[in-house]
Amino acid sequence: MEQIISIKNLNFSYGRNEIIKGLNLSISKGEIIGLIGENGAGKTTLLNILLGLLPSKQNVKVFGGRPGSLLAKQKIGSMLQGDLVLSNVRIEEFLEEVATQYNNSIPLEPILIKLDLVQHRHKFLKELSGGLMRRVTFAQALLSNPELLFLDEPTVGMDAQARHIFWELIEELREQGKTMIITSHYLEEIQQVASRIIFLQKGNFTFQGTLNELQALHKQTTISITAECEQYNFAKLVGVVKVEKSGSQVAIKSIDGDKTLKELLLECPEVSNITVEHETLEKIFLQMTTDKEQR
Ligand SMILES: Nc1ncnc2c1ncn2[C@@H]1O[C@H](COP(=O)(O)OP(=O)(O)OP(=O)(O)O)[C@@H](O)[C@H]1O
Repeated sequence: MEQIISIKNLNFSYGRNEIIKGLNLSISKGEIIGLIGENGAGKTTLLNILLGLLPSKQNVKVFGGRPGSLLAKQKIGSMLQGDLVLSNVRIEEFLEEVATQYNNSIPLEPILIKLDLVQHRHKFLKELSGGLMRRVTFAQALLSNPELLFLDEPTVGMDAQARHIFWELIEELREQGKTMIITSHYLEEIQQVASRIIFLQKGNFTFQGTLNELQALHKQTTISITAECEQYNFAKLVGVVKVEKSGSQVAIKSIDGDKTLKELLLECPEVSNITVEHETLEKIFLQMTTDKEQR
C-alpha cells in the first residue's frame, strides 16, 4: 500500500513548551485517521507540521518529500480552524480565486450544489455565520481535488443538516480512495468513519488502531435484558463487574461480554429483549483521559 505520510521520532516545542515527544506514524493511501485528544494535546500542531506551516526535520515525509513542498501543496486540501480571512470578497469570487492556484482543480458548481452553497454564493465572507464559514472552508479544501485531506474540527458550528451533508461527502471521498486525517471532539461522528483511531495525549500517541481494537482494550460490554428470573444472582456470571436492576429490567456490565452472555442464556434461558452494547469512543476517551489525570 502506497505510503502517504511517514513520521519518525518527531519532537516539537513552542519555546520551552514541549508539545510533541518522539512521535512515529505511518499513513497509507485510503486510510481515514481519526486524530483525537484533549484540548491542547497537540493535534493542530501536528497538522501544521504536516502542512509545512511549522518546521520539522528530515524525519517527516509527505508524499515522499518535505512537508509544504510544491508537490504536497497540490495534493493536499486542508480545513483548519479559523483559516478563512474575513474579507469583502464574495464566496463565489473567493472560491474561483482558490481554484486558479491548483493544476487539477475541479469545477466549482457541483461543489456549491453538494455543500448547499448555491443560494449563498453572492454573500461576502465577512458576513458569514460560523457554520456557513466552515462549509466554504470545506469547499475550498475540495476544489484542488486533493489526494490527502486534513480536516481540523471540520463540523464545529455546523447545524445538523450541514453535518449530515458533510459526513455524506466524507463517505463519498472515502469511496474514491482519498486519505484523510480528521480531528474532532464529536467522537460519535469520528467513530463512524475512521479506519484507524489515533489518540494523542500530552504529545504522545497512547493508542493507534481500529475502533474494535480500542474497544477490546476497554472491553466493558453492557448486556440489557428483561428477565423473568430477576431473583437470579447475575453478579456471579463470568466477567460481570456491575449489575443494575429496575423491576424486570436488568443491565449487566461485563469485561467479557461473549462469555457472560453464553452463561446467562444457559442459566436463565427465559430472558428476552436482549441488547448488547460495546463502549462508545466517547466513553473510552473519558476513561483514558481520567486515568491519565489520576496518575
Ligand atoms: N503559536 C503558539 N505558540 C505557543 N504555544 C502554542 C502555539 N500554538 C499552540 N500552542 C500550545 O501548544 C499546545 C498544543 O496546541 P494545539 O492547538 O496543537 O492543541 P490541540 O490538540 O489542537 O487542541 P484543541 O483540541 O483545543 O484544538 C497548547 O498548549 C497550546 O497552547
